[in-house]
Amino acid sequence: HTLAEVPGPRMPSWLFGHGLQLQKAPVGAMYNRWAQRYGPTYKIGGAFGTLKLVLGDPKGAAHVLSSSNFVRPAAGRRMLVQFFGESLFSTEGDEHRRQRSVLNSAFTLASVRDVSNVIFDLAKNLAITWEEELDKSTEETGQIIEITGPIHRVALDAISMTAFAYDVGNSDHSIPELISKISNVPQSPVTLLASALADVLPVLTRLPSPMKEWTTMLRTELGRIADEVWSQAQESSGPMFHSKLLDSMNGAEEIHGVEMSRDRAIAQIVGVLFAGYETTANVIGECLYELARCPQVQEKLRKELVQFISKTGREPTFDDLFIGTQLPYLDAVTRETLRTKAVLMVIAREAVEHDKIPLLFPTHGVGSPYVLVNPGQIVYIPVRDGINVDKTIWGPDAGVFRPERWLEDGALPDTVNSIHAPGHLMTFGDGPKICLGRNFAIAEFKIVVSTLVRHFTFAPDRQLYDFYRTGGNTVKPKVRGREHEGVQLSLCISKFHTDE
Ligand code: HEM
Repeated sequence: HTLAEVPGPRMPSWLFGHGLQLQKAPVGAMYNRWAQRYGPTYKIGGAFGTLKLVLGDPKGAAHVLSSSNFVRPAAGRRMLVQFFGESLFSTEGDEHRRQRSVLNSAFTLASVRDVSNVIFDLAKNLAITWEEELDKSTEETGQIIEITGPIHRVALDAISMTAFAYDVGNSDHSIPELISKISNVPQSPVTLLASALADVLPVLTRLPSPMKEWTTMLRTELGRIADEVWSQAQESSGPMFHSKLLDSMNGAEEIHGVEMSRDRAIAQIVGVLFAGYETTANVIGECLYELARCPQVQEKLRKELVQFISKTGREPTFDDLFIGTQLPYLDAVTRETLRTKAVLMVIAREAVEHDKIPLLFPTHGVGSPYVLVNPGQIVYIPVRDGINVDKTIWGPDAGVFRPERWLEDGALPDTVNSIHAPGHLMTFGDGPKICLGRNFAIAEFKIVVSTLVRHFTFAPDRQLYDFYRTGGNTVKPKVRGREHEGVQLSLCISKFHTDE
């Protein structure tokens, strides 16, 4: 019941394993197909003949994510240090716990509620901008608008203004250009080869390459914003100072006993900026795309929102959106989007010591209820094309975007309870490293989606889109046949009038 007895696809290459295929394939083309063939637990090839355990088993995943015997892989941590510097993402054990406690107070539900007015304003401003654009248009059936740029912008403003009390819009950074540079991670053949081998030969990530330039750019540009944020925080102490996160980082040494040097603080800010805007922006973009393709879901959602406003005579507040049961369909659309459009393909871990990972579904072949792993074994927990959409867990329509499954009695099979993560969604991970910003992400998602769906109708444009795992491991859209143009997603948008 060691890895040798676990089934898996044939190795395409000793040198690259499945690394190249995984980087090039669009979403929906690899992990889910492998799972159908080999079951949820199988092995694939890493670089230089190494093996990776893919653990799409919910019990096994809960074991790995809750255990201190599994850490973020050393190669990934080195890359993250290159990205952000030494931050929450690259620490483990007690140091991770201490650093997390410093940042945590800014991301509780109460803290997110306190700053939510900023996100409401940003969503309204985006709606006004699009309305003005549509007023100028001569098209009667709506106008094609590229949505990734504006939504990334809202998300970057939301995290920087709320978490750091910092308005990027009023700084002298060229934000649209920066956003496009960050989204478009280089995909040259050299970069693909280097990334496929980086686990075993990390030095490759330090050699001059388009990827190296990209990471340096990321650190420099986001680092510059972070630097300004931290400098302002040092100057503006006292009652005028509103960022809980910076307050907490400023007091880290006295309150939490965590050393927070300037470099460390800047690394945390860069990390939160990066983790906090791209992820949420992509999931909002994918939701609008799905609503455009499912007009009946879109209409049902809009009807719920419009009826709420006519019944109460007011727009939904944070509590209506986030806590109450006032808008159940919005909640179902949110859960279904987070389930089917998770922006992370996999969560990776590395075993420190020997371990016996228990399984809910015995391995195909020998039928073992557990897998033994050696120290150093890399484990991938597949999220987007794995646990979140596995038919043995969610039923035969697992891959279908159907928000009703969250509302109908008995629509969720009992096996769903075997996913330990909150809400049975692996989208934000689980255990001590579960996403720090999940309350924030869900709030932003609901505020932006509910505002836009109330003001506009969305229809597909005529392009075919594929979604790729690119940069920071997140999933992003490209037009089929025009992949070289980079990340983009256009929808045909028209104004919605309440009397329609
Ligand atoms: C839909 C949006 C988001 C998704 C899907 C997402 C997903 C995740 C996942 C899966 C992890 C765990 C990684 C692991 O276990 O190795 C994580 C960690 C993290 N996320 Fe998010 N995230 C989102 C939004 C955000 C936001 C808005 C913020 C900040 C405001 C944020 C900050 C973080 C941080 C700091 C960590 C590291 C936690 C730690 O190491 O303790 N994320 N995220």
